[in-house]
Amino acid sequence: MITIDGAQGEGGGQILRTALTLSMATGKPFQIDRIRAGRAKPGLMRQHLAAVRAAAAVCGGRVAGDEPGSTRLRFEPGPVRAGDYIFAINSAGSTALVLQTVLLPLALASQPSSLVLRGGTHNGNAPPFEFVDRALLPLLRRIGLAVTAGLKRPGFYPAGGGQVEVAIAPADDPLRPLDILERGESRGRSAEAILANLPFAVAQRELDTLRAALDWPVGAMQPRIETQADGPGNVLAVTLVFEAVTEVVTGFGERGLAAETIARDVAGRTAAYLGSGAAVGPFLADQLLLPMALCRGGRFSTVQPTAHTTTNLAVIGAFLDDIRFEVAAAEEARWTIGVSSARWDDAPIRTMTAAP
Ligand SMILES: Nc1ncnc2c1ncn2[C@@H]1O[C@H](COP(=O)(O)OP(=O)(O)OP(=O)(O)O)[C@@H](O)[C@H]1O
Repeated sequence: MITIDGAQGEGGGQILRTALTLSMATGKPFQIDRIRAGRAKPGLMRQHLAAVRAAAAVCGGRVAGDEPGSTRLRFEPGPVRAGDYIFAINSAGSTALVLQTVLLPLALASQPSSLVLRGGTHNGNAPPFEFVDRALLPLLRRIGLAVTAGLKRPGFYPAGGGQVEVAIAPADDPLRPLDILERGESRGRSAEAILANLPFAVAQRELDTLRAALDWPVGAMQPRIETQADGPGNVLAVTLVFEAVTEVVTGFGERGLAAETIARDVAGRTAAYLGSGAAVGPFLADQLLLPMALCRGGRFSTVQPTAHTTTNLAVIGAFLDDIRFEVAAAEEARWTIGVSSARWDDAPIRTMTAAP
């Protein structure tokens, strides 16, 4: 039984989700203690329980300790079952974080799957839909994982009510390593102020501040009004398209936070990414490690690794002892991370698939 310390490194929900994914993909059971010890309110919140339940549903797993507030959980996976799943993640829980948990085992299965995810599609501290769709999934497809996603309805915190639909086909065989040391040439840049049930002036102020800070042309900045959302919501999203990678930098509106403050923060993080010369930004870096470790590895350049990234490396190492990570500082703001394994001389991991 693998034992994971939920207090290590970042000490948040990512440790649990990474362990669930690896457990499903490898068939190895695990126990996690001190869940989310690094957070003000430790233990399982509804968001994390939703990920546990989705994982258990996908592999017929046996779970102990899956109660709200629990700080210890045991998970015994069964064989991954491709199929059609609907996951309703309480009101505004992040659909992207549940997707993150179950995506790889299903994408490595030998039968197709479809997912309907209901909840939040644009949550703070989680990947917003545009990031998943434009930044993450194209790189997974480059590895050979056949995954596409569509936003049917946006869901913002706290009203939620959004819907994302995901189609998963069997992966390419063989899978391919990911190699993105360089971004390549710029192919486009744009900014959207996404707005639901809020005054139009919010979008205008965000785009005006962003334009001034980044010195971009007016045509690259657009408001996007969402009329279908249940409640108010605002996200400022910058999309940077390069030959080898697309990055999406986002800021989330919240009550009491000025539109100008959000825009200055997004402009600052956009400039930091552009100035680093790295191909992969801080969030994409932590999210690429699992697919690379479970598929065919590779390497990428990135900004200084975050606690999420270093913690993910440690949790992956606990399940896959053949994986080698090489983390090196190439320049002050530009690092490289390499993922390799002698196992790939034989065959990549394929999850076992029973009938749906
Ligand atoms: N703006 C963003 N764009 C893309 N990805 C993001 C963004 N913000 C956060 N993420 C991703 O969301 C995940 C958040 O993990 P984290 O452990 O902080 O979340 P959590 O489950 O909500 O847990 P906790 O409540 O314990 O913090 C990470 O994979 C991170 O890369």
